[in-house]
Amino acid sequence: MSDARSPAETDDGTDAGGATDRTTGTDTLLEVDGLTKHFDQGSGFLSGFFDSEQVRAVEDVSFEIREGETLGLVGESGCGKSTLARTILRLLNPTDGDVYFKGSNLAEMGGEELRAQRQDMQMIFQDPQSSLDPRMKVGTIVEEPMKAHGMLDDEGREDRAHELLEKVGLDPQHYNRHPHAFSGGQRQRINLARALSVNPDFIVCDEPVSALDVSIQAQVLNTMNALQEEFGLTYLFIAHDLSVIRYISDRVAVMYLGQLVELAEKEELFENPQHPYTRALLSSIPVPDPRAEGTRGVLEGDVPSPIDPPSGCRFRTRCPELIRPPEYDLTDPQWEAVRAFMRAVDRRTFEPEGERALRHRFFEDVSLSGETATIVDRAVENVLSGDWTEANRLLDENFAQQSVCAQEEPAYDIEPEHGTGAHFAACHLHRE
Ligand SMILES: Nc1ncnc2c1ncn2[C@@H]1O[C@H](COP(=O)(O)OP(=O)(O)OP(=O)(O)O)[C@@H](O)[C@H]1O
Repeated sequence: MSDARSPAETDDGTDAGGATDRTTGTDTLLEVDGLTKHFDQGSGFLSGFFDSEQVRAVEDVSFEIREGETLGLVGESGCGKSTLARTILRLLNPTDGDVYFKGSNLAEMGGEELRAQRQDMQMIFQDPQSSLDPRMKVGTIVEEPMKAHGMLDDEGREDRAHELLEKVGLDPQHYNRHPHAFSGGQRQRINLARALSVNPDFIVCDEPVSALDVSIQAQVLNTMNALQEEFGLTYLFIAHDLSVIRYISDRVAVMYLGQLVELAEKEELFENPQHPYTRALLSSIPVPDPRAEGTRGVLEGDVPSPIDPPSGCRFRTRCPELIRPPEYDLTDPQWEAVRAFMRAVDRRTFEPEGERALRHRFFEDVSLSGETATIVDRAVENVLSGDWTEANRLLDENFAQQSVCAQEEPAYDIEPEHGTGAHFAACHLHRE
């Protein structure tokens, strides 16, 4: 979905009002504190004899969700959004950290207590097809969670299922149909009715509209907004599509390689992004104004492995704004040139066609001296002799590793330009 065709505009005329218009409570419903989830990844038959590798899918994540708000969670595929959501709900056991829901620590709850608490916390998933049992009738699907939590008698559950089908925009007469008779959007509405059946306060929505057509997305999002208002729901809404996030969220959290890199109120995040990763993500939305082109960073390179994430700021290996190491006395243009060379060597994005061409390509406008020149000269020699690995190691060790970005984990509170809410950015550009 492009920004130009936001859900508000593509809807069939029944705009339920964007999240901005909603009055949001200020009480905390959920508090996530230092939440961490690592997965063991066995490496072959010897894994039983050695410590297996750990996939560090979620690392030290902290934030709050207020009653009645929608917190959007965005980030590239594989950055840990689903793992974070499942760990919050204790569908996965956390490796470390706490999750307070209405003041009680879910991370410490066991068996029956957790099961009872789950009634208040529901989840809907991306693929409405696979999350609905094709053999069950819609009515039974909606009634199932009520049954599991011992809510109402048979008649009461049936009445409630009819009522909820209507609330989510389906025909209550469809109570006896099977899921295959419904479209993708309708199936997601069945999921909504099922989640709502146990009267939850909190719903985690994991990419709930990603599999739907744009026009259908808009309608489902509008229904979700209307249901939120009617039932006083709080949403954690996961999506990789920024225009969906922009439409539905009150505040937005941006995740990269298992960590939160930025969190702010929606307008502040979209109008005043302070993390280079957020800026790069935003630049991937088509911009109607061509003058805006080139003013934001472009996302280059692959996401590193969560088995061995970069030290300090995890985004630093792709960051166009890596901070210069203090021990080198470099001007902005000099550091810019060295940084561009480092990134190109790391990604092997050029053909080494001789020293002259290489220097012309990266260092035409700057002359280097002292230790910087010595290191760069050695790296150039290595590239020309085909030893990219050694060139990369030299540059990484002497420049990247010496940057504050590699040495300290960033976490800064910033004065917002829009609104009064807190603005968190995990980027050392904001250090004093
Ligand atoms: N059970 C598991 N065992 C090992 N690694 C896992 C497991 N589940 C997830 N991971 C890894 O954890 C990381 C985070 O995955 P996760 O599915 O949470 O990301 P995501 O942001 O939700 O991605 P997507 O949008 O593609 O669903 C990935 O590297 C993934 O491969």
